[in-house]
Amino acid sequence: MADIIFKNVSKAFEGKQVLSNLSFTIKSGECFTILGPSGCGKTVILRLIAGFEIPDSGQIIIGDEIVANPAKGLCKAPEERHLGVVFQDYAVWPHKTVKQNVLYPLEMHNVDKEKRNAMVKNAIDMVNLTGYEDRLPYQLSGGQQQRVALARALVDNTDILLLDEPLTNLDANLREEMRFEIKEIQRKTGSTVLYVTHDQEVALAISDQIALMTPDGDFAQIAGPETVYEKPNTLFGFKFLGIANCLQCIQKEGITLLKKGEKPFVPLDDEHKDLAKESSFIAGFRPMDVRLAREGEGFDVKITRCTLLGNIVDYHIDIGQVSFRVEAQTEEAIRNNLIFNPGDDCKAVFEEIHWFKEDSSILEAQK
Ligand SMILES: Nc1ncnc2c1ncn2[C@@H]1O[C@H](COP(=O)(O)OP(=O)(O)OP(=O)(O)O)[C@@H](O)[C@H]1O
Repeated sequence: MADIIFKNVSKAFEGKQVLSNLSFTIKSGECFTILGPSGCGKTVILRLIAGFEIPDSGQIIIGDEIVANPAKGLCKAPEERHLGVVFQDYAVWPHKTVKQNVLYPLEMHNVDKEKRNAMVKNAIDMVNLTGYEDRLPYQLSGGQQQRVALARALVDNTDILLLDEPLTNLDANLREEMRFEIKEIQRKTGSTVLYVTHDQEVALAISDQIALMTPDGDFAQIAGPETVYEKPNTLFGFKFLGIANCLQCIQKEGITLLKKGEKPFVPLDDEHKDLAKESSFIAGFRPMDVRLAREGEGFDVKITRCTLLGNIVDYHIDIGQVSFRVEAQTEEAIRNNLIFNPGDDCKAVFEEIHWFKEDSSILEAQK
């Protein structure tokens, strides 16, 4: 078992800096996900760990071995790092059967012929493909082909699996199923998993730790999934992790107002009172964090659109001159006589607000 340590690593391509002095540690046995927008450098990190790229500076350590240290001219070849790697396009050999595909790394590494059969059987069993050994890839579904790629990555008894968007080419149902399977394989093998994705749902479902990357190749936050979702430390992170309402606010004479129209809004909490000094700041909330009522406490709002989406009702709502979205549970809303129609006036109670400083560069990058 082995920690992976990325220490002050920098990497540029053709003069364009992709990673600058980046550091993080993946603990042995955990599923560590690098989550971020397209082009932020996720795959470059994975390729550096795998040994397909050489860092410009810094060190990469796997277990107790330094595998890359350009200052000393050291860079171990991928096959010396004993890692299993699965890429997005799963790339199983089309002319080889399941068994032959999984056997391939053992042949490459000259593993003892007597041990090979048992290792292949074990890996195929691990990904639930027993009985499919003699099929060719075209006789398998996308999810099954992806499992062949996983078995091939696992067969050499590797402790570490590097997975780069392995579910992207699968349909929504298969993606969901494979998430559980990857988690299950990790539990069974005790492997350390580095998972690279731009899909926040997959990241939240499978990770022990999520490293959320900004578009410019830095980390916004490294924490457990609950923390990254519930306590985002940047506006970028809040927006990246799900549907996000973001209302611009100002503070005037001790009162928090919506910037557009200057209507009073939920007061800034004590923890964020420093934001009052900013010329404007952001109130962020999820559609589920607003409760609608016919009367009583809350702000006066108007329903502008109502869409029934099965178990959820999706509302578009105006508060003064600005709009936001609310999601209500359909059954609960019907039970409590709280289904509204476009044009209805009602009350909105904001149950959880995340306050953020405005960050124009990040807002710009999100457009
Ligand atoms: N071999 C290369 N030569 C030149 N530029 C590269 C090379 N590899 C990566 N880059 C650049 O590095 C940046 C980060 O690429 P990377 O593939 O890591 O992004 P990513 O976060 O994995 O994106 P995606 O989610 O779209 O796969 C991009 O601007 C990319 O064009």
